[in-house]
Amino acid sequence: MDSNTSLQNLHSVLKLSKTLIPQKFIWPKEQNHNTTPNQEEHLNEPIIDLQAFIDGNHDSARHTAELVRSACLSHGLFQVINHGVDSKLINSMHYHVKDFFNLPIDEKMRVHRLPGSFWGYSLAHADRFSLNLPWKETISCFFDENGKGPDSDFEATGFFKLAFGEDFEEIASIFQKYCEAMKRLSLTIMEILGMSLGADQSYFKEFFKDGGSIMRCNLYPPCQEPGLALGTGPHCDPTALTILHQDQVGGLQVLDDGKWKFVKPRHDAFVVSLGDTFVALSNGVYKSCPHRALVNKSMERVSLVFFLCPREDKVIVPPENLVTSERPRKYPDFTWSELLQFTQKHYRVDIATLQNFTKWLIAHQTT
Ligand SMILES: C=C1C[C@]23C[C@H]1CC[C@H]2[C@]1(C)CCC[C@@](C)(C(=O)O)[C@H]1[C@@H]3C(=O)O
Ligand SMILES: O=C(O)CCC(=O)C(=O)O
Ligand SMILES: [Fe+2]
Repeated sequence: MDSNTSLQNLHSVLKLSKTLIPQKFIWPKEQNHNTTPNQEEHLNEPIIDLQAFIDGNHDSARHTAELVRSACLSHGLFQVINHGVDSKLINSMHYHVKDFFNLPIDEKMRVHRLPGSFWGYSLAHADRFSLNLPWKETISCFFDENGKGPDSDFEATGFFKLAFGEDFEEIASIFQKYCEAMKRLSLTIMEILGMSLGADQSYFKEFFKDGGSIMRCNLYPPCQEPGLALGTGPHCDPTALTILHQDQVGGLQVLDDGKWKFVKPRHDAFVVSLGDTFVALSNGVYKSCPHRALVNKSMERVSLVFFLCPREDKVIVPPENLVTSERPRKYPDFTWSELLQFTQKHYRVDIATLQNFTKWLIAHQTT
């Protein structure tokens, strides 16, 4: 069977979901995702109203920072409302992303992620992994306001031009606007994180200002065996900050107190979570959020995920107030580029990525 035929088969497995699922989509039992509705637990994360902070109200800003601090000390996730992002823009993103995933497989393959590259369309990551395949299709684009992308084909404009030919302009411009809004929102959240850690309020905002980011859209088709498969396996994002918008279907879970708990979808909210790069930047004060996505039998689910990253060559150094004699540096110096390479060439991202990256870095450091 040539590789195109096997991808077409895989596409039919995901899209038609009539057959029993192939073995490579079955995750180990200990992942324990076979929950029944009455076993479902929800996370009690803070829902943070950003209006007062955006308006510059200082007393409310302190309160906002305290809520953020308590979430980041325990499981690393909160939701934000009154975030200033136009709901029409969010709806358009969902609409156009579904439009893309509804294209025939041959058309999606025009923007297929190439071996060794991070950008493009991916079907269950079947070209990267052979076991524990995620029950999803994804598109990943690069976003950099300064226009210094790694490969211009995989910034929104290039990507959708290849995918949609003449009709690319509308979707490319919506993607661009959405990423700009996400970058603005993430820098606002960086100010709150700075305040919450007692650092200079602009330290983290400045740190990320010139970084590129990853825009990832996930489509989880319905699955005949939702208790055996996973949409996205358990992991902490290796990036710094994640801003996720999920549709009403639900499926995102966080590991809290040893239990997997659902994050309730709210159309008016963004789910914000911390990733490993921010943990290193906070010198281990804050936690990365361990999470995963379940699939279900009858409904397709879409999530829009913006990953904030530092500039690739920037060394991850915590602000001075977070390094003391009682709390010495917890992680060695590294750049985002090194961590990204580790996740693409040496290690499949999971819940222990940062710990294993640190060991790997120390073992490979040349003195
Ligand atoms: C740097 C990244 C690697 C992944 C995409 C971004 C941020 C999160 C990572 C990921 C989503 C975590 C779960 C496993 C993964 C393979 C996936 O299911 O897509 C991860 C991404 C990746 O390596 O492509
Ligand atoms: O789709 C979701 O809810 C989670 C996706 C996710 O964790 C990711 O893309 O990193
Ligand atoms: Fe994630």
